[in-house]
Amino acid sequence: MSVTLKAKDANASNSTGKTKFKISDLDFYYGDFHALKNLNMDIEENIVTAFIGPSGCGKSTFLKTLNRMQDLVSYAKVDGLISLDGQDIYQKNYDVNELRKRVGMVFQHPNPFPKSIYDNIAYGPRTHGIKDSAQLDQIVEESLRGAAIWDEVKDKLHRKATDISGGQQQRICIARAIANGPEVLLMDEPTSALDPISTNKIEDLINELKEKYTVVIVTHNMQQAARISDKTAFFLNGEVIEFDDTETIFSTPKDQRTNDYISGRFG
Ligand SMILES: Nc1ncnc2c1ncn2[C@@H]1O[C@H](COP(=O)(O)OP(=O)(O)OP(=O)(O)O)[C@@H](O)[C@H]1O
Repeated sequence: MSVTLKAKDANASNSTGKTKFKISDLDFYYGDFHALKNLNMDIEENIVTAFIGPSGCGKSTFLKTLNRMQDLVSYAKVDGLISLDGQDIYQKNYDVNELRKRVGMVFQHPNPFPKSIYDNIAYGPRTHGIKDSAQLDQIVEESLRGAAIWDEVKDKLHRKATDISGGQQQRICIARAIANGPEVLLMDEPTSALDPISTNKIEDLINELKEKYTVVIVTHNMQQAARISDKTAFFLNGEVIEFDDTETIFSTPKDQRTNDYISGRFG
């Protein structure tokens, strides 16, 4: 397979140059299985960072360490340091609910609650104590606008969120994440279950989202990584083999293994 990739225009980046997440000497274990090996990475604010690599190389595991989703896995163990705006997110007494509010997540398969579109978006703000209906109305509208789906659903806010198309459901899930006022959006293959038109819409949206949010995305689609990300990390067997500007990764990678992967020689 030969892949022609056009990396995005580097000037389109609105990087502040500030580090949002700093990852130092990170190891991650599922029981005895060493899933992430000595990862070091700075994830910059307000850009899109993509994780690519063959199946099972640790991309999702790493993504989930960034908002402590793995806390739910009893036999998982994390060593090393992950700091968000300079604060160790694994330190004792770190408020995990606050972390998940700041670091939202969108999954591979759209997973709206079996509730109305309105209630899906208002859910987070309500659980964080917002009760005023005018304020909730405003958050719902702003979040749906932020996820580029307001015009499509404004007349059916009380319809079940599961009764709309998959692409629309995924944008509802993005709006639901936005409603919590996050600083970072983690996206785990957010378009892999979607048709090309919906995928296009989500990609355009991601380009807009980075104006306000730091976006980290796992994708199997290398063209997608090249189109939408500013930086790309290539993972293999739990290690980061290469992490650089997306343009460099796809045009002049330094490691032969990265070159082999992006040119379709394995994975
Ligand atoms: N809950 C778990 N318990 C035990 N092992 C797991 C668990 N989740 C993932 N793994 C293993 O950890 C390794 C990394 O998995 P991970 O899902 O992070 O890879 P990935 O690169 O995201 O893969 P894919 O692209 O297929 O989603 C794999 O070998 C996987 O089988």
